[in-house]
Amino acid sequence: MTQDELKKAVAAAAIEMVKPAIFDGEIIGIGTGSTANFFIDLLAEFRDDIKGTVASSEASAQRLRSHGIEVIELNDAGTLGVYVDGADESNSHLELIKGGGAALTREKIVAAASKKFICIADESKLVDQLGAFPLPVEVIPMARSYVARELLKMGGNPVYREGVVTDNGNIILDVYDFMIATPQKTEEEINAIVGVVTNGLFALRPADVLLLGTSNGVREITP
Ligand SMILES: O=C(CO)[C@H](O)[C@H](O)COP(=O)(O)O
Repeated sequence: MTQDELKKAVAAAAIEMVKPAIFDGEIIGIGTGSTANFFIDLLAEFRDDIKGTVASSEASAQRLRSHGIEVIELNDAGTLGVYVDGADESNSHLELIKGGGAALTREKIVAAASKKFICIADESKLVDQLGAFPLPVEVIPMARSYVARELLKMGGNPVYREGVVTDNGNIILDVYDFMIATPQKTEEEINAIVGVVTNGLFALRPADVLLLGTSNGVREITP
């Protein structure tokens, strides 16, 4: 199977998992990226049944609306029933690296506001240790050089993601050469640097279930 076929298979499995929430009238949180896009496209079948969605990026909001699916503001939504999103890496505890699409801050907010976080990914994303994928850090623009120096002191190699401005008007530093042995501690330490909005580690609020697309079918992994 191709990587796209694996992504589509996990998106279909996630649809089955969120159906009860849809028919219970819960608001559904929607992630960002190519795997989330497959999920959005399949969700279109339920456009008349869904009470509302909250999107983690402008791109996902646009795609949802293009299918006629209602998008509402998180501030008007209360607690969400379920959040479905992809990841750049996951370990077996379902601690994640996210933010390859620069949407990490809104993704983290929507995940935090959701009762259940279903992560959907192809098998290439499951790793023993997080960090081969460069860790995205969203930074207030004027703090870019200061935050980069602090990340260097922590042992990483931060690289400015040229030409990218987040939906919140900030920039991204991608931290290379940074294998992460203690994800919760690292998440807290980076977030404590003044000027950092948030980093792409989802360890303090990991996923609740990982639907992993493999050539032998979709595996459901819980921590
Ligand atoms: O965190 C993300 C966007 O900020 C995505 O979930 C992550 O980059 C995975 O993307 P894809 O499904 O395209 O592999």
